[in-house]
Amino acid sequence: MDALVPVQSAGHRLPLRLISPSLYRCIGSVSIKRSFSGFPMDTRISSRAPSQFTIRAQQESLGVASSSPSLENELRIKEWEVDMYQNEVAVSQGIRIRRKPPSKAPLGYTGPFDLRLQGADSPSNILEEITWYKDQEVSKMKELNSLEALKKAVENAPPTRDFVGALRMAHQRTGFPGLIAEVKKASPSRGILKENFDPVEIAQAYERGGAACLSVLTDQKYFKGGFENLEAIRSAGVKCPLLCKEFVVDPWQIYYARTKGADAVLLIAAILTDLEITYLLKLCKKLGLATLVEVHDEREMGRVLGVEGIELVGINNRSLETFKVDISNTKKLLEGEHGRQIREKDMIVVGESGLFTPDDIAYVQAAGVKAVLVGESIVKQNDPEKGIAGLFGKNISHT
Ligand SMILES: O=C(O)c1ccccc1NCC(=O)[C@H](O)[C@H](O)COP(=O)(O)O
Repeated sequence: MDALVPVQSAGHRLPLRLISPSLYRCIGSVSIKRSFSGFPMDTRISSRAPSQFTIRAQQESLGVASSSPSLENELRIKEWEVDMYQNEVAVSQGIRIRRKPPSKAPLGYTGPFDLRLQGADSPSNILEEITWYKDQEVSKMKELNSLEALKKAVENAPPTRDFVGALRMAHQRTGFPGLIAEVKKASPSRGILKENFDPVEIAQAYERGGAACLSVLTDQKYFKGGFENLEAIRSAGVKCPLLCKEFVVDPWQIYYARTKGADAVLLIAAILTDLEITYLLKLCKKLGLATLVEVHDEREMGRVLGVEGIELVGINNRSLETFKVDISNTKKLLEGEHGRQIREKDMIVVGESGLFTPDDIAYVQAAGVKAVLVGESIVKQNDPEKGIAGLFGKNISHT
């Protein structure tokens, strides 16, 4: 019989981990039962034959043992092992982005990971760099905004708006793909896109121009965005549903986005395992948020088609590893079996990045998209409202 022992006591926390049941078995003594929050209040250690670690954790939870350096080290080892196993799951799913910089095994670790190569300890591309930074940033933000406080705020938050419905309606109304217009000041590939950047003014212009929804960059370091932009646009009375364009690596971010006025969030398949996507989708549904699950290649498309409940799939034409933009990526990923499954499931496909002209829009529409996500080509215009008409070759506003 498994012994279940809470591990979150005396300040010790196993960070949130989303790992598969087979991984639980494989790791031997760690199993993680997620509460509604997705956080480790319910994290439990189970052990067939309780180890020193579980015994101490049990003692500690009962208040019969104070935290000792060796207990702390054992926890560190467990945490490190979970990271290592999580990496292995990601690699087995073809995910090349490592979620954290490789780290040496804690002192005293003896086990199968000892001999494995961990790779370079500097990020191998921009997406990996952003992901590593995000992990640290989120840890700090969590200290300022507890999950408990966020949950309370979510209870009192106004209802979300129907992101997917708005895209379907725009598609029916205009005959063009529904537009998700991006409020973005800068990007790693293009640098500053707009010097005098007023997010609310841009959002209002997009809405007048006929955008169905807006995408708001909330990443500060790499895109010069912020959650304050999301909040400001929402408070200014813009009616278009809002996508929180973030690099989500932790469920805490979903709660945070919800409290800041998001109606939808982005999940990037290149950095999340299948189980993480499944879990985050469920969490979003619970909080009334839509999800845009983004893929870049055939493998990622195959993975997300295996996940239940996805309504919106984004195909990014920009390689987030090399920055190369090629809109034929959308066409390629919608051909053959994947395209057939998408039509069968009635999913909305969003063509993302590198769309500048009416020909580009016609090209991705012919490939099968019912929505497009556009940033650079419209945000750079002096008048983003006119920019939308230029992009479609026609005025698509409601009037
Ligand atoms: O745009 C980048 O440089 C970038 C780098 C690393 C990760 C993500 C990145 N961009 C996010 C996007 O995918 C775009 O903002 C979005 O699809 C709009 O693209 P565009 O119309 O080309 O501005």
